[in-house]
Amino acid sequence: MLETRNLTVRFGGHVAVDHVSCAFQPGTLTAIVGPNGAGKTTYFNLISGQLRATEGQVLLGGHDITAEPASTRTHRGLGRAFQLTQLFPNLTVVENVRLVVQSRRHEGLNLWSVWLDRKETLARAHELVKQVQLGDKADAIASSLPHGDQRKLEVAMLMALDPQVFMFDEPTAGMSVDEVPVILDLIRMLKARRDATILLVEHKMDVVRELADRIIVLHNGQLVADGEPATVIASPVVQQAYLGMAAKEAA
Ligand SMILES: Nc1ncnc2c1ncn2[C@@H]1O[C@H](COP(=O)(O)OP(=O)(O)OP(=O)(O)O)[C@@H](O)[C@H]1O
Repeated sequence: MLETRNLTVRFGGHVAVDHVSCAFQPGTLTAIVGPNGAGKTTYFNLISGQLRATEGQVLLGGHDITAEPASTRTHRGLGRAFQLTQLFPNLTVVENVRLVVQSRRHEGLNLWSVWLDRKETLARAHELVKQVQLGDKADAIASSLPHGDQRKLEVAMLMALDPQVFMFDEPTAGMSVDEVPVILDLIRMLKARRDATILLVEHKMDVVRELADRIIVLHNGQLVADGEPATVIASPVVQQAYLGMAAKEAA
């Protein structure tokens, strides 16, 4: 289980995340919503270790990971979708995924096992590339992919990490309407397949409504609502803080 306790970060006098206490259960997809500047990405950064908390704790499986760097957290099973900047732009799609599979397996120094492992990791990488529907682009150079395909590649790399916790920060941002369903299908597949904890920051309320088991709402860095989607969406605090505006946009 992933948990934050009184998690807080201040930038000068500004409290971007303000004493957020929340536990995320395996087998649950939690959507994190809130207006622009509410602190959603900052909360993600504190959980994944890109940012250090001013106060409070992050716990994963009972371990206090607050002081650990992002790489250690990843090793413990906290997987955040890769950002475009983390791709190797000059490598092919399948090579990018293979590198993640390989890093996850901690290759030994025995050359024979390394060779065998290379074959296996390559096969696994191809499997993942097919799952995200990039099979026909496996040998394309990552930087040459259109934006939507790069996002699919990010998801394949996240799946290659095989984490306990999947963190998606606006996975459909910048995607064309016909590309969105592919990413949603992948997230649905992750939900159905195993006991994963999934955290999703998403502005599109139709996506949130469809995928989320639970919604938490951040506003001015504070957790202002938490519960089942229908209840949270209907709550006055949410309507006022955010969703009224989003609903108008969606209409
Ligand atoms: N490194 C930083 N230094 C100073 N202020 C920051 C820093 N990172 C975030 N902030 C501020 O913290 C607040 C929360 O920002 P954050 O990006 O987390 O919001 P968000 O809810 O993800 O917004 P959006 O939906 O627009 O992405 C904002 O006021 C932002 O300007």
